[in-house]
Amino acid sequence: MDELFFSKYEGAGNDFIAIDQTSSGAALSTGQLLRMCNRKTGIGADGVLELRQSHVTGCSFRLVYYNADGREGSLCGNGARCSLAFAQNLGFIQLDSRNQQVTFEACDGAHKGGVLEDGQFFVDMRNVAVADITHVDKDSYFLDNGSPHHVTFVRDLADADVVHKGRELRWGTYGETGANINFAEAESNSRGSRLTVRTYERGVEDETLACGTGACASAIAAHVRHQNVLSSPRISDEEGEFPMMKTRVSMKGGTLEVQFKLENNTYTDIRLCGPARHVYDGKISIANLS
Ligand SMILES: N[C@H](CCC[C@H](N)C(=O)O)C(=O)O
Repeated sequence: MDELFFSKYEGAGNDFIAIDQTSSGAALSTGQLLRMCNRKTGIGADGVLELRQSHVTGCSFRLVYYNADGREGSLCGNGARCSLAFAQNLGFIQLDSRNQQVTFEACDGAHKGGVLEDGQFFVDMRNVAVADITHVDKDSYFLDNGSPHHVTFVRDLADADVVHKGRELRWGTYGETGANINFAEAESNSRGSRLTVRTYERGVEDETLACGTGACASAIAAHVRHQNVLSSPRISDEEGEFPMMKTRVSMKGGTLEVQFKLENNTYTDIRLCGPARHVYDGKISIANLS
């Protein structure tokens, strides 16, 4: 294989190289993936989305995600949303008014995802038990929603030194395994609250313009913090009805929406919605990557 066809996608500024592995048969090395993601000598991206055939019954495709360092990453929320747009363009799935969602496979199991009436793509996340959320310090929380996320609440987010502080926490607190480090600022007014979040991504080892699982983790951490969830458990009463929460998360590259419920001390029905855009198609010479 000398040449590799790829597509470029972005979701709120989180950008990806998408490869149809079913037709290319590509088995790219860590070095080749890293060089493809380099913004000066390659194509440039935060990560690579590889679409493969799934062997799980009911799953339309399998998404394998690599970070910009060329290593396989954990769940990428924006990448998952973009993989749906890619799968739709390839004809792997048909999302239309009759069929608005599909099931696909990612590193943490099967996920539902689809397209909304306004053209935004959504992906559903696995549940997060309150008992699995750690209160790291006064202003910080840790949770794993398919990817490991540290969320620190700050004031004056615009002035935060996300790269240096993020790198320090990622390596200093979380070591070799690491975590994604989110800095969040909550703004409340009479119409509700919204979050602004900036994320240092593990595997990119830099701030990215948006992070989907980071937006979900931050929305949940904000709820935990403002509703005192860790000290006052929520158990269903006879009625058993829990409201659906919606949080708008502004990131540098765009706005994402996170929906969830808190039901019997578990965050359920977590849905990440936002734009997923096809930017261009291209062909890269593999020989020059090695
Ligand atoms: N940008 C991604 C997060 C990727 C997680 C990755 N950085 C890792 O820790 O392996 C998202 O939209 O959720």
